[in-house]
Amino acid sequence: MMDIILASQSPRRKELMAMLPYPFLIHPSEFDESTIKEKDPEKAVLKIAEGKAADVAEKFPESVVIGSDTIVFQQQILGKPKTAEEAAEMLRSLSGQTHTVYTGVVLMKDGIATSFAEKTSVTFWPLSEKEISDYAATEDPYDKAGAYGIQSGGALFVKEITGDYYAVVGLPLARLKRELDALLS
Ligand SMILES: Cc1cn([C@H]2C[C@H](O)[C@@H](COP(=O)(O)OP(=O)(O)OP(=O)(O)O)O2)c(=O)[nH]c1=O
Repeated sequence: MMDIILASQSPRRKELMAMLPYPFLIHPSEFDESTIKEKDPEKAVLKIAEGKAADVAEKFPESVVIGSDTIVFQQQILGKPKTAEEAAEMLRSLSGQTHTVYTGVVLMKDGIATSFAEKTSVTFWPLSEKEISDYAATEDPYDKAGAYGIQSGGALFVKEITGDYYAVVGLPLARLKRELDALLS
């Protein structure tokens, strides 16, 4: 069988990927996300996922390469916060509201890209200023789009979710399995 390569440095994507019935290797991409200026969230995650996958596929043309990207959209694209102020500002904008998490996945095989994006709606309870500043003072928000981890501290903010939980964490697992099944059959 062809090697499957996950083009990601994310420990969470590695953990999720391990739930699929396929052995895989990891080669993080060196793609620079800031080169993508796209404002439409769905197009943005797909372009970035493709950039990540294509970068690694160039080095491993005989493999199936998986690139992925997750962003949070609440009136505007929320990426990863750099400071406690930025994290708190993002969390304030999500408080008591429903936002959309977009995860794009691109599978590259023999130079051909198979792409899909999953949209998940997440509703937060209203957050107190203390909840926000306490959470912004932890390490949790800083490597995560939208400044929260639904699988960690952010679990305490979520009132409702519609869509694939695993897409919010970083990989739409059930859909990815189906796409891989089709590509490898
Ligand atoms: C909203 C949300 C995001 N995230 C994470 C998923 C992604 O890892 C991260 C968004 O950044 P990404 O740029 O999608 O990914 P990454 O830089 O972590 O890894 P790589 O590009 O090498 O694959 O935010 C959570 O872990 N939990 C959440 O609830």
